[in-house]
Amino acid sequence: MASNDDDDDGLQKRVRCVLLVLSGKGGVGKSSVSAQLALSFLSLGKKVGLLDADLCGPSVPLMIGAHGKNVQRGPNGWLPVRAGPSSSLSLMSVAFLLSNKDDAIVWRGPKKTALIKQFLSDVQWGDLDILIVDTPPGTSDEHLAVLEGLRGHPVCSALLVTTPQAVSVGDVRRELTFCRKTGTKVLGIVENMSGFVCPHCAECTNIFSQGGGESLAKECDIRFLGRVPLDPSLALTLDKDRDFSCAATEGPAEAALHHIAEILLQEMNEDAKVAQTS
Ligand SMILES: Nc1ncnc2c1ncn2[C@@H]1O[C@H](COP(=O)(O)OP(=O)(O)OP(=O)(O)O)[C@@H](O)[C@H]1O
Ligand code: SF4
Repeated sequence: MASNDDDDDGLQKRVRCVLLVLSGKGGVGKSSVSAQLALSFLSLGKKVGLLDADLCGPSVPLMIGAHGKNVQRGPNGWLPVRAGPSSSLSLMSVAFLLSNKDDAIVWRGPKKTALIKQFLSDVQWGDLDILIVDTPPGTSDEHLAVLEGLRGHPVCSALLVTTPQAVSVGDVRRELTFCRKTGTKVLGIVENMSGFVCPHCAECTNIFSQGGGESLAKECDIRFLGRVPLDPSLALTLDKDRDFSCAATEGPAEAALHHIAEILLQEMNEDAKVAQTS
């Protein structure tokens, strides 16, 4: 495999901050949060990359309107697929390597590990302010491969996503232990699908218990970044191949995630400044 002309430390030098998106359980909206945060960072004027490291369930391309695209090879490695508004997002996913997009990935750990490392070493990410990595649920070989591929990156932090009903101290503690053992800073926890926003009157009804994410954050001594409501307009937008050519109104879930993106950006900027001076 051709190596990247950015040298082995290309990512360390050319990507200012890395944000890992983690969750203890599947289906809590980790990919949705990753995709929406990427779009919010872009709208805040940042250069953004998004790596879909969920090899067995690559859902990000559909959410970003890049379903069916194939990756191109440049002289020095893979070129990320350009997606999102004005093709401003650099995106990489195993889905872009499959000839049949419905193929199932049934690979053992070493093959998955090798591909993840390749995504970090052989993709020409270029200069980025933020690389978001959407990881599979739990803590697996893929997570270790991501961290090995990013080893020594000065600003690599994580965000935990949970839902009110999936809130389990055990799950989140496992994620936190993983982050602590690997020296990954945790920026905070997001409670997704927190209350249902009525599409008729915009009233928010708490279907499940509320506040679990916040009390969990307190208990685990991490920052609570906010609640994102269960918003049918977001689900409709994410679950079809998204079209950025028509103007869309921002729903309540998108607005909540945009606010979270602003907080994260501030945190990562501060960490990047500290890393520069140390
Ligand atoms: N705030 C929300 N409001 C409405 N629908 C949402 C919201 N967040 C996520 N969804 C929907 O929930 C479903 C699961 O979301 P998503 O694929 O992001 O979860 P995930 O945690 O990445 O799952 P997995 O880890 O199993 O791949 C999707 O259909 C998505 O559109
Ligand atoms: S919240 Fe109000 S408008 Fe919405 S479905 Fe319920 S009763 Fe109807």
